[in-house]
Amino acid sequence: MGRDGVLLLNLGGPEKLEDVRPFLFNLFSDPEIIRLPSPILQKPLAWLISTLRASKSQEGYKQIGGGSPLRQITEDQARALEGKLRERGRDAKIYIGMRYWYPFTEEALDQIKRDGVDNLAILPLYPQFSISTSGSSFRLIERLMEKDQTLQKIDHRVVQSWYDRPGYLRAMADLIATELDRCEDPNSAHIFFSAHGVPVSYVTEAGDPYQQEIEDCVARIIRTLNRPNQHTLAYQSRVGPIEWLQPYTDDAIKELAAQGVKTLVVVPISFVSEHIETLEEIDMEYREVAEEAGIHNFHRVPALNVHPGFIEDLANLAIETLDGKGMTLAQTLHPPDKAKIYPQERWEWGLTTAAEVWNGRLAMLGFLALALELISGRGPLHLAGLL
Ligand SMILES: C=CC1=C(C)c2cc3[nH]c(cc4nc(cc5[nH]c(cc1n2)c(C)c5CCC(=O)O)C(CCC(=O)O)=C4C)c(C)c3C=C
Ligand SMILES: [Fe+2]
Ligand SMILES: [Fe+2]
Repeated sequence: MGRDGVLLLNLGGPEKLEDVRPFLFNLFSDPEIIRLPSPILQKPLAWLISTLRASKSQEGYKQIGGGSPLRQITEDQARALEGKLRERGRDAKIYIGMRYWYPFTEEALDQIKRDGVDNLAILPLYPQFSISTSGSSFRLIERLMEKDQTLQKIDHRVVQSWYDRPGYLRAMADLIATELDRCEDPNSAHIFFSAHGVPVSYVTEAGDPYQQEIEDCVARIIRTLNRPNQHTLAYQSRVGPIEWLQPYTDDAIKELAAQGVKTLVVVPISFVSEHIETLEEIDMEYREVAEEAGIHNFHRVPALNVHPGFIEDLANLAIETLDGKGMTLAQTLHPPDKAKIYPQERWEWGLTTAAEVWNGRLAMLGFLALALELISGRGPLHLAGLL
């Protein structure tokens, strides 16, 4: 008798301040985050950037109580989902596979093997697909499966993205409506969607569908919400000196303030849990930007976390996937007509776009300058107009 399993994929976050540096090391070791011409340079550069960025990053985690809430929230979501599936008569076990911190994806797959799961739904907790998030986790699972015959035998299906599901859109619209109704004049509040950014080169050169999915997602939420409010989409959390998707959230807030907007309702859009970028970046940093620019009514829509409508929708999605809807990892990662999403030999993604500027002459000195730029947001290359 076989067993159903659902593997929830997420990014993971440091639980204590001491975890921050090794967490960052794992993140920057990922070729889907920084892709280098030679894999030999990956770890030294990851070590350099994580060491240089650790104190800035720790400052952020200190502001939200000394660690990321991501593991706790993801565990709550897993429990809620397991309960909802049981209500439907589906006895599936839920596993959590984080990409850069505990519980790691490797641990989840080991447990899946030990439990004898033979039908697996792989479900990223990112509504929209990006090569840097769901894509990175899919590639890791593919590598782990290639090395393991037991894993290869498990029947599996993957959900690539799910931002267009009616239950998710309804839950987002409900949370926004509730926050709008807390404003003094709900109709004049400006709805501000703040998506997590990615470097422009992911979209223009590597063919990441992320930007298009984000734009489509915002349009669908606005249609579902069906209110007269104006809205804006901008991108937050830029890291490093290269160009990321624009407009940047801080610039867009200042621009709206200059146009006379007095009330903002900020909606985090790329992620379903509270994390450092909602609790610190939006609630503290962008609130301050808004205040300074003259926007004194700053509201933030909470993340979905264990919103019942959202969990219900996830349960439906899990059941459909367990019942055979969707593609296998290989079909997802290597579609014949979409080879552009995963160009095997290309390395221009992400921060290494800077390498193009140097015609590929990457040296350790260049890495150091890039790392310094990464922490400071400015530096010699910027001043020389090279970046
Ligand atoms: C440097 C490149 C990065 C890309 C590209 C990127 C994409 C991306 N990230 C998320 C969601 C999260 N990111 C988180 C932490 C985090 N991400 C980066 C860098 C990139 N992210 C760094 C350096 C960090 C560490 C925090 C910091 O120093 O700023 C997290 C975890 C948050 C937590 O609470 O611990 C999430 C979640 C998305 C959705 C995304 C692209 C679509
Ligand atoms: Fe990130
Ligand atoms: Fe980030």
